[in-house]
Amino acid sequence: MKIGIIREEKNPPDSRVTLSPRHCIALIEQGIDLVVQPSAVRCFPDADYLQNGVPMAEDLSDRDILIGVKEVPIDSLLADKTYFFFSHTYKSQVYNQKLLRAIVDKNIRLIDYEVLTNENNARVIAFGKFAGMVGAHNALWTYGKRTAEFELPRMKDLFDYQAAKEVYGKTKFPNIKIVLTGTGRVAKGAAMVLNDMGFTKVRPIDYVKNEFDKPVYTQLNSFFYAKRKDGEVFDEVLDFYKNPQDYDSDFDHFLPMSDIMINGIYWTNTGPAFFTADQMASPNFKIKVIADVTCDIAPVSSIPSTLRASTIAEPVFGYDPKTKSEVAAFGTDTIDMMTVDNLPNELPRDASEAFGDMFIAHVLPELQKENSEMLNKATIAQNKTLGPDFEYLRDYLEGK
Ligand SMILES: NC(=O)c1ccc[n+]([C@@H]2O[C@H](COP(=O)([O-])OP(=O)(O)OC[C@H]3O[C@@H](n4cnc5c(N)ncnc54)[C@H](O)[C@@H]3O)[C@@H](O)[C@H]2O)c1
Repeated sequence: MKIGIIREEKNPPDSRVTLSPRHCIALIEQGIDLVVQPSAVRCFPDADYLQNGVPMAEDLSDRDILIGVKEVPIDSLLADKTYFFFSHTYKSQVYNQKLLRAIVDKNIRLIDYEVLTNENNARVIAFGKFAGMVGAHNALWTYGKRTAEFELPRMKDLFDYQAAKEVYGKTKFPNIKIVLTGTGRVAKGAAMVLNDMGFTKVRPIDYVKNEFDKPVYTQLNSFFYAKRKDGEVFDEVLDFYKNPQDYDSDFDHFLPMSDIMINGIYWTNTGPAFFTADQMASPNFKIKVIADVTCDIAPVSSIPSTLRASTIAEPVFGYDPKTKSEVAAFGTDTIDMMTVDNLPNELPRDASEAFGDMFIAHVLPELQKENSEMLNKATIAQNKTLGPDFEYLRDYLEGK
């Protein structure tokens, strides 16, 4: 097995990598044949690999397995190889149809991290925690810039999360109230950052009823933001996940006292939005900053003002609830929207270290097997056709 770590070539550039120098050293010590392609944008400079004896090569044509993070440009795809990356094809994403076509035509085996799951159907490689961490940081960065009550550096400009924690220790956050939605990876990452910032977590009921003389947040699971349309008691979360169309939003309790909302749920297209655009224009709506990590784009979205995804370079846009349209960021009567859709890339060192740990723990042992059920289930393309579990992409592949 000859492994190649490829350079990220997608634009805007992603500085994450699947295996850090630390991981490469460990694998080479185990006798694994591994080569890294040089990169000018990777968060670990080439020198960090070379100084540790990790071989680098521009030409990876002698490798069997090529490992990257984001989509590989079609012209860079090497025929007859096995590739691992986030291809963003399994939901028939229009913008990557040609990429999947090229993968099939070039006889590539494509294994996509997003569909790599264990026997309990849980994903084995995911970046949600880092998206939540950066999402929470950016929410506070936005609030600080808007109010000038405190200042934070951008996460992307800090060396790593440890450096961010040092900044939090020196920052005095005002007595604001934050509502965080979700209980999964994103929400856990966001909660961790809020805790490190010194926010106190309070129960939803206390958050709604009480005033606090310190910064607080509350974290909502679906029971707190949704209710059954038929008026029956909502007591079965799996029913909500399966039949979201039978539920309405129950989020309005949190509108009059929240300064910031951080959205970290997974949202299905038929689920209720938290609030309507009309509600956002009402005097009852006090939220000033929305960090929508979930980031589904309106009108098919859980937040009606997520008009578009923003970028790491320009992370915030303003939303005027009166005109329901985009305006300049950091205004006084408008709402600031932080809708970056590649948040983990602002924390590339930490995200890459975690990525490599997950890859080595869960994927490498599968690669060493003769025939891996996990890898077979995540194979989107192979032998010039679709993988058995991805036949549903046939029309998409054929461009129909
Ligand atoms: N903006 C970014 O850069 C970025 C990066 C990573 C993930 N995301 C997005 O964040 C969202 C959450 O990701 P995650 O990794 O935390 O997911 P997760 O599966 O770990 O957690 C999702 C949570 O959403 C809630 N939920 C509500 N309805 C649900 C349903 N029908 N099915 C499952 N969960 C439901 C639950 O609280 C659950 O714990 C996803 O939409 C993901 O695409 C965004």
